[in-house]
Amino acid sequence: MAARSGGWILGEEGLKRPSPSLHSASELRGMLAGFYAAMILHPDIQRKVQEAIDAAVGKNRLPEVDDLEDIPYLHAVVKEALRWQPAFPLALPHAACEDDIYRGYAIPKGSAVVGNTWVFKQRFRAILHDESMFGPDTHLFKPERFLTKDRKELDPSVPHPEMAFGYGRRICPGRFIAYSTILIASASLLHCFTISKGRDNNGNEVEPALDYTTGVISFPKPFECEFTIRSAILKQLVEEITEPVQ
Ligand code: HEM
Repeated sequence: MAARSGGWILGEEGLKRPSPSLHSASELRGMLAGFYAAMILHPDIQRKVQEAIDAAVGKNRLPEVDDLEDIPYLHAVVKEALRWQPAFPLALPHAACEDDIYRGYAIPKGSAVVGNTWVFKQRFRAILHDESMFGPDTHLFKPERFLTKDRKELDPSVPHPEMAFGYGRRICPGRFIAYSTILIASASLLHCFTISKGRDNNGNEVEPALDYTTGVISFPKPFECEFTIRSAILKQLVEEITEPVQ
């Protein structure tokens, strides 16, 4: 729709601006948990990211921010994590600043307008599930959708899933730092560790339930998983900056 709008929260006293500091830590944590769940469920994709990071960084040091620009597969996986299960499935309600008409529906000035970022219904296909933008099987975790056919570069014709960060002039101003943080955190973890399914008391693998919290912010409920250090050298490097690795 054409109406300009601003980010608001719909409360008992009408529309109010949210407190910006409320959300950034929860969403970063939620996005990373979703990323780990995706890696556990797709060990083949995890292995490909590790190979891509190894090729750029080598096996004898930790990744640095400057290394990450040239790892298209890592960017594709992070973008797919943002698209597949965004932390803010309905963003925040905005308010129409002027009367508008959208697909024949009258939207009077002041109406609350909610962007359907992710919530999937057959008739109301969510924006991050839109196959005309992101290609087929949008319910599946497929990082390749962001890459060119030869899988060597990011495909510029596929949009960045920045709708995960809201809309219009009140879009999240922290989105660049959020994206970079997820990128370096994911790269560091996958370079040093392999993440796999947890085990029950009988030693059997436990499938992550992929049960997400409901509410304005959505992230996976706690699930069992195992982190295995990938080499003795990496163990030593990790222990230089943190606690002993078991
Ligand atoms: C994965 C992490 C994050 C996600 C998914 C996210 C998502 C969002 C969304 C959906 C909005 C509402 C935008 C709208 O009204 O349409 C928002 C607003 C905002 N975000 Fe984030 N955010 C993230 C991280 C951060 C970080 C790290 C910061 C600060 C460093 C930040 C600062 C803000 C601020 C200040 C607003 C309010 C902007 C305004 O109303 O003008 N966010 N964010």
